[in-house]
Amino acid sequence: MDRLRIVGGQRLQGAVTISGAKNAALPQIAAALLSPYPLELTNLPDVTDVENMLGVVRLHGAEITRSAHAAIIDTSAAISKETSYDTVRKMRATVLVLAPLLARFGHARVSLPGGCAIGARPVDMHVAALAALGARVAIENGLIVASVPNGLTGTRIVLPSPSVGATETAMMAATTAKGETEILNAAREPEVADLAACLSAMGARIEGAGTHRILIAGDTNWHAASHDIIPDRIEAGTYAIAAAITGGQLELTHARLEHMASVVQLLEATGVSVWPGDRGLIVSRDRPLKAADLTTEPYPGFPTDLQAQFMALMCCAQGASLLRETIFENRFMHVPELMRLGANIKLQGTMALVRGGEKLHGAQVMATDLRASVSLVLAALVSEGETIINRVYHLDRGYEQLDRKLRLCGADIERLGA
Ligand SMILES: CC(=O)N[C@H]1[C@@H](OP(=O)(O)OP(=O)(O)OC[C@H]2O[C@@H](n3ccc(=O)[nH]c3=O)[C@H](O)[C@@H]2O)O[C@H](CO)[C@@H](O)[C@@H]1O
Ligand SMILES: C=C(OP(=O)(O)O)C(=O)O
Repeated sequence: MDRLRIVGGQRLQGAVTISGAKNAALPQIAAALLSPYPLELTNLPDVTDVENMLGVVRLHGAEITRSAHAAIIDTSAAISKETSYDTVRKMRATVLVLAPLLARFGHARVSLPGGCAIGARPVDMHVAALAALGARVAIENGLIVASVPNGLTGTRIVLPSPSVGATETAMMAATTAKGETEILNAAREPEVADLAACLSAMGARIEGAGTHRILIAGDTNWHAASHDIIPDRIEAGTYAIAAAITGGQLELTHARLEHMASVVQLLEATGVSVWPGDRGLIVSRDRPLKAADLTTEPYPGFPTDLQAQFMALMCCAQGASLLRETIFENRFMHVPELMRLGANIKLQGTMALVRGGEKLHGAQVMATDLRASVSLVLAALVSEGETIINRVYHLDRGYEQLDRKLRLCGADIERLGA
């Protein structure tokens, strides 16, 4: 199993190309199953989650023509078959094939994703949304079994909370329903709006994506389509923090300020400068870091997917900061690992109190999930001496060529074989 070796102390300088958004790509690959016509996706990030999701649609009969950062997905010969636990276990987002399979074929069987590292992550809102559209949905022997012999019917769906995945499930299913569907309390994440843009390119008629109220016309006339995936705001935020933590300056090519307002606002509160450049965003720090508090929230609030990275940053700030995680109940697994590097953090329930300013020093640490792992990379960049990060496959799920991108900006980082 690959490991990363990082020797801290280099200020990062240069440009980083931000890849396409993993969390936008995954539902769009699933959405290809809705229509019998080919869907071309461009700006597709080269990460293992994307490969796994392409594998899932291939399992359902899709033909995929792959080129660098693009894929044409032809599902004209697709079938609905069971999506096994073995497939879902690798990546929870595979549950996103449930709605397209049900909508296109009238039946679907997808293994229940298990509780994972960052929380229990139930799928009750996905199930309720499909039931509201007229599907019979049951949980049988660890499978979500859904059927709707006479097709889905448009309706009003009120989500109990703005779940990203449940909004995407409801939106995809509603495109094939008879009549209009209204989703209230919808998630407003840019990835939801990008799925709507992709579905619209495929022929769907959707209004309001990116707001709390989405209207989907139903009865879509599908056609062949091409869609360019938005840049990854979480990858961009991660490199912004890399510039900040090392006291360097990075140009984040393709990063979009309009997707990152809460992140930029918080970084500025810590003394980091962020400004738009010709090709994206420029992030720089030449002053001591100030402590700042953070609460994770649904978009446009501060994303949970950047909480671990921000915690690494606060380990290097002057003063104490309070970080509150409100989205996932178990998203502090990076804390004991950051403490192995010398961080001073106290955990109480959903709060972490970080007392910054302790000198960090290299150690052996364990990656536990995608964002926890990258927070260890960030801390290692400023730790004295050598840090070895084990279980790097977590990083490969969502960061394209992380070690290479960092090395090109001056980091002392190498990938070690097993
Ligand atoms: C592939 C993808 O896009 N993943 C992102 C997506 O995950 P995902 O779509 O799984 O996240 P959700 O927005 O659905 O989850 C938010 C909260 O709702 C809960 N919940 C969700 C569905 C449900 O049926 N019942 C329920 O209780 C979850 O356990 C969690 O506590 O949004 C999260 C929140 O921004 C991000 O951290 C993930 O990176
Ligand atoms: C939690 C994440 O992904 P997923 O929802 O696919 O587990 C993430 O991208 O940080």
